[in-house]
Amino acid sequence: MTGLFHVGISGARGRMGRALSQVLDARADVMVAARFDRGDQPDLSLCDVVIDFSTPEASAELAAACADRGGPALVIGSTGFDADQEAVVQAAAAKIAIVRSGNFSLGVNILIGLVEHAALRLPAEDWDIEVLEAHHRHKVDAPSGTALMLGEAAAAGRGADLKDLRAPAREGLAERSPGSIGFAALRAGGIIGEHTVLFASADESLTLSHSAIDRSLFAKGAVVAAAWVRNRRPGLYDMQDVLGFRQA
Ligand SMILES: NC(=O)C1=CN([C@@H]2O[C@H](COP(=O)(O)OP(=O)(O)OC[C@H]3O[C@@H](n4cnc5c(N)ncnc54)[C@H](OP(=O)(O)O)[C@@H]3O)[C@@H](O)[C@H]2O)C=CC1
Ligand SMILES: O=C(O)C1=N[C@H](C(=O)O)C[C@H](O)C1
Repeated sequence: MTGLFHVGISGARGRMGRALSQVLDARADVMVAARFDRGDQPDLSLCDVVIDFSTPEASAELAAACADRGGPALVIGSTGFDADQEAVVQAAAAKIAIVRSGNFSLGVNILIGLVEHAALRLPAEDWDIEVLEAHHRHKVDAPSGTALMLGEAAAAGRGADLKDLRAPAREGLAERSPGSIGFAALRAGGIIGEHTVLFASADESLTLSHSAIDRSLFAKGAVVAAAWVRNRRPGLYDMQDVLGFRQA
């Protein structure tokens, strides 16, 4: 679908909200209809889509509010959801269209497919899998949303759910549990987002990595998702759907 559409920005004063404003202001086909932050009462009726990079708590509240009034559609980029917040978003998606992704970059969404393929091909009895990520000093959730998506892809390649393979955070004396998927998170300086999936056997290792160079990358991907999701049928979609990587 083409033509002008109206976007609301949730988390507008944050790092991603500001990056998103810059990307949207440069586009002739999108009008920013609302910008809101903690404590604001947004007029959702002005928006065709709201793009939200805030907190999981705020995103769940927003999803419920949009669902109650039957719109607008949502693009959710916040990460670090707990099970209750996940359930609220799932329930909202029965009434409105929502794209939710821990990473809107094309490269990461291709990496997800590569990781699943490698995990399928590399026998679990020989090959360990570890997910490493590094982010800026202000990031509060760990592992990152992207690291979890990569872990899910690795688990899917092994025909399992991540919850059954995820190793607990390591500390103290304990050998690696066979077949588990481990996570390591670094927080330092202004790092935008680094993700590596390490596959290692006793004889060799394979690393698949992605580096984000500019935060606007995520904003641009979220706008692609916004253009895709407006006027979609209710449902919970992700970037694999937006990019056409998942066939119905
Ligand atoms: N999916 C992706 O591709 C990406 C996801 N992210 C995720 O996006 C989220 C935001 O990241 P970032 O911009 O760096 O974080 P920031 O902390 O810089 O920004 C978050 C913003 O959300 C605001 N906020 C808090 N509560 C509400 C509310 N109820 N309604 C509206 N806004 C609210 C905050 O306001 P206040 O400061 O007043 O609390 C702040 O302005 C994080 O979860 C991060 O992991 C980040 C980059 C890419
Ligand atoms: O908080 C961030 O900055 C980022 N968060 C996302 C995540 O949790 O994976 C995406 C990106 O890596 C930047």
